[in-house]
Amino acid sequence: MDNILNTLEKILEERKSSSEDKSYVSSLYSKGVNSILEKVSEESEEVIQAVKEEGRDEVIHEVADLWFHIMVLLRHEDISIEEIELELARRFGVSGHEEKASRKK
Ligand SMILES: N=c1c2ncn([C@@H]3O[C@H](COP(=O)(O)OP(=O)(O)OP(=O)(O)O)[C@@H](O)[C@H]3O)c2ncn1[C@@H]1O[C@H](COP(=O)(O)O)[C@@H](O)[C@H]1O
Repeated sequence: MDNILNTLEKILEERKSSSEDKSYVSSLYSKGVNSILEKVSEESEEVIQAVKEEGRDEVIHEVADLWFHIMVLLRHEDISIEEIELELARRFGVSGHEEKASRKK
């Protein structure tokens, strides 16, 4: 079964070709990459503020907003979640035991 991020990724891809007037994602795509980047920046600020001044629930809420807008940005740029996962996996490989083992050689 797909996880929630993969399901959301599919919906975000579908929104590229949908003409749903009420779709927030479609309207964001049509405004262009600068508007998406503005939302990412805004949501990042809200995460920082939530950690510094608000409670745990608010942090969860704001991080969900940030992840969502990052997902919209990735779809806009035709970058898949899988590509990010592969990059993280690659780092996990080099920064974990393998790196320590290679240093010993
Ligand atoms: N996960 C989300 C999601 N998270 C946040 N948002 C929207 O992101 C917008 C901006 O969030 P803000 O924190 O700025 O909140 P705000 O102050 O109320 O909004 P603004 O006045 O700043 O626009 C809000 O309108 C939220 O509704 C989302 N909109 C959609 N989704 C998912 O995307 C799918 C497609 O959405 P539509 O394209 O709208 O059908 C949906 O099925 C959902 O699963």
